[in-house]
Amino acid sequence: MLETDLQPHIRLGRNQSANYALLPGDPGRVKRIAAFLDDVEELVYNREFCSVRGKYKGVSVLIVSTGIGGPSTGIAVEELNKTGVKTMIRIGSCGALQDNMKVGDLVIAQAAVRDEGTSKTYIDPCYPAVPDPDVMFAILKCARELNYRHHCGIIRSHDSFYTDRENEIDNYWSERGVLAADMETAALFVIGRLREVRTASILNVVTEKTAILEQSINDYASGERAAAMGEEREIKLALETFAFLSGLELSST
Ligand SMILES: O=P(O)(O)O[C@H]1O[C@H](CO)[C@@H](O)[C@H]1O
Ligand SMILES: O=c1cc[nH]c(=O)[nH]1
Repeated sequence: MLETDLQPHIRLGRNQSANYALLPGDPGRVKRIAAFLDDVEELVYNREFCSVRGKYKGVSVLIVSTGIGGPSTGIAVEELNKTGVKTMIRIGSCGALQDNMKVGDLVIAQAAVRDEGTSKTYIDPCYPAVPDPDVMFAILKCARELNYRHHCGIIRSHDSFYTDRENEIDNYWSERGVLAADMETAALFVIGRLREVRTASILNVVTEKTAILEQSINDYASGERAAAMGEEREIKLALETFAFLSGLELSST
């Protein structure tokens, strides 16, 4: 491979790519996802972008961590698109904004409130942050078949964690029916749409609405059971979705 084929941040070229990619935020999640795959190849670990490739039910899948927030997610989406990835599903964690949501529940994002900066550098804030409908409906179908507890609706992507207004902001969006908060989905959806990449986002609830945020995220990082189960479920759900979509594509050719 020519050096110039390499993308500057993810450090991958076309010959290391795949049609489908899973995008966790945390590089530490990459190995845990790889445990679900066959023929695993460890590719590169540069900055926050840790990448592995493997096969799920015969379908080649790339896993690349995006790091925290919109800027590094935008870089990952742009560079992965240049290597030839055409479908990307985020496998993230989130904070619940509704009382009926428990740690380990899954959230399938139907749209994202663009309360972050990255997507605004691309296009007017009126432009919607939405997933690809075929990928989102495939995720919903697989979630029902797997009998995983899940919620589908609007989420909010944000840029801050520790401002003095976090509770007030969360309450504002909660009262308007927003399900959960993360930091990457809006950038993924907007940039994906603009670049004609199919995207979707599955989030694992790691903190309940009334919980203490720092404590819950510490519990998740320490491997707390319900949050770890939610993570395993979101991985399995995304991989089953890729297998389903790949089957559809093969049958239509
Ligand atoms: O677990 P990941 O995928 O990183 O997602 C969530 O966790 C981080 C904050 O703890 C943010 O990146 C947020 O979006
Ligand atoms: O409350 C939370 C928890 C995880 N990730 C977020 O972005 N917010």
